[in-house]
Amino acid sequence: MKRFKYALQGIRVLFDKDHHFAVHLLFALLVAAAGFLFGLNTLEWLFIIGAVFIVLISEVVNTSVEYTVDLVTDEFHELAKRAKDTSALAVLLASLYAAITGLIIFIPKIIVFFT
Ligand SMILES: Nc1ncnc2c1ncn2[C@@H]1O[C@H](COP(=O)(O)OP(=O)(O)OP(=O)(O)O)[C@@H](O)[C@H]1O
Repeated sequence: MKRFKYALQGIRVLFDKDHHFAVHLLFALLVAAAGFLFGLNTLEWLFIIGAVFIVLISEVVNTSVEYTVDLVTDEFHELAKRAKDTSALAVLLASLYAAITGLIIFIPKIIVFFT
């Protein structure tokens, strides 16, 4: 129960301090709406849900790394830069995976829809 409470506090931090998380959530809702519109099958839903969660989790971890680095130093430090840049790369890779997954699933459906 304690962990659950702390996790909920983490959600509040993400909404208050990290606008990227809200943007990712908004995109997830849009993709879910598109999923219902195009009638995705079970396997397609599993890939979409997986992609959404990978992006959200990477954003949470990235934010956590940023807070940790900022706790350690507020001065320019090469190691702080490496930590933040590699952590940002995790979000970029997750987003790339999500984009590729979305394109593979939705593009054929969009083509069928408009032809
Ligand atoms: N203490 C530091 N030392 C060296 N470089 C830093 C330091 N803090 C930030 N940077 C550099 O600035 C970039 C942006 O850092 P920042 O903390 O603003 O994160 P961000 O990617 O803008 O995330 P957000 O917008 O969520 O705050 C980092 O990726 C890193 O390259």
